[in-house]
This record gives sequence, C-alpha cells and structure tokens, in this order.
Amino acid sequence: MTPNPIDLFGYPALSGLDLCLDHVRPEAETGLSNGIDRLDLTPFRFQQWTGKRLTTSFGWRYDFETGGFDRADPVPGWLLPVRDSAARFAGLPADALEQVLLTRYDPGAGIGWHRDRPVFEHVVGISLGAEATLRFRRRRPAGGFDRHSIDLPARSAYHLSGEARWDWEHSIAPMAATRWSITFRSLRAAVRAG
Ligand SMILES: O=C(O)CCC(=O)C(=O)O
Ligand SMILES: [Fe+2]
Repeated sequence: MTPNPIDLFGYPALSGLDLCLDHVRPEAETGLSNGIDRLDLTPFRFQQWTGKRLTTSFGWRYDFETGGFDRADPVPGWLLPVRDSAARFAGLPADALEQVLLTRYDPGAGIGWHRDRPVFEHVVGISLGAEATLRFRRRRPAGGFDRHSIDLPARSAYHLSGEARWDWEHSIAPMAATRWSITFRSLRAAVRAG
C-alpha cells in the first residue's frame, strides 16, 4: 500500500504548495520589515470596505475598486536580491516576478478567503515578523470544504502554483502581533501578451 504523501508537518501535501523555512537570513529580517515600514503604505480598500492591512505594490498595480490593472513604479533596488532568491526558490527567472505587493498586518489584521486575481500566475510569499497560519479551502461537489493549512514562520517563503493557486482559496486569520509580507507574482502569459 502506498501511504498518502505528507509534508514535513504531517499534513497531507497540497499539490502546488511549496514551503521553504529559513528562506531569509536572520540578520536580514529587520532590514526588510523596516524597508516596508518606510514605504507609503495605504489601507487595502474594496468597495465600502477598508481592510486593516496596509499595502503598496511595485511593477504592476491591481486596483480592487475599479478592477484596473496598470504599470506601477519599478521594483526598488533593495528588493531585487529578495526577488532573486524568491525566483530561485520557485524555479522562475527573476524578471518573471513582475509584481511585488508589500503588506503590513498590524494586530487584528488578516486577509479573508480569496483566490489571487487571474491576471497573475505564480505567487511567492515571504513572511516576516509574527507567525501566521495560511489556511486553504476547496469546495466539495457534494457540499462542504476540503481544508488544509500551513504555518508561516518568520523568514519562511511559500510558492503557490497549479492546484494550490487555482483550485483552492486561501486566507490568513487575524494576528495578535505585527506581520509583514513580501509577495511576488508573475503575470499570466495571456496578460503579458496584452
Ligand atoms: O500575506 C501573505 O503572505 C498573503 C497575502 C495574500 O494572500 C494576498 O495578498 O493575496
Ligand atoms: Fe492571496
């Protein structure tokens, strides 16, 4: 009998989800979170609703209020080495990660159930500060959900592609302490082609 594949935490493996612990060197963590804090972060807005998390993006900007997708300022130099290592982890060329979203979750902030916008393809997320749990759910045809979750400790990186990216929704429950994330995304081929 072949055992079910399990990851190192003992959860059933989720196809298309990869996690790398200790992705960021310990001595680099504070410099990165300070770098995010120095940016002009604004509350995430969607229609009437203002999220508690603060964000800004480079490369491309998706406007959740208008659905518009436009070029943004280029990825700043201090993030280029971070993008290089994120790309290496995901097996992608660095310049494929054309967008970066920087987020600070202050205490009480999280992110609700969603799939990332379909203009994007690969998603590589780096976690700094407080540990969070990334939860996944997928509706079952017969009703209810399949569920999965992984812990995202400080300095870890995850990669979403394939099933984990397209078939499952994900969310992060509100946290008690501040967490920062650096999320790189590639564009879908059809979007790149215009
Ligand atoms: O903060 C993170 O690591 C994930 C955030 C997220 O799911 C998103 O911005 O789409
Ligand atoms: Fe997401």
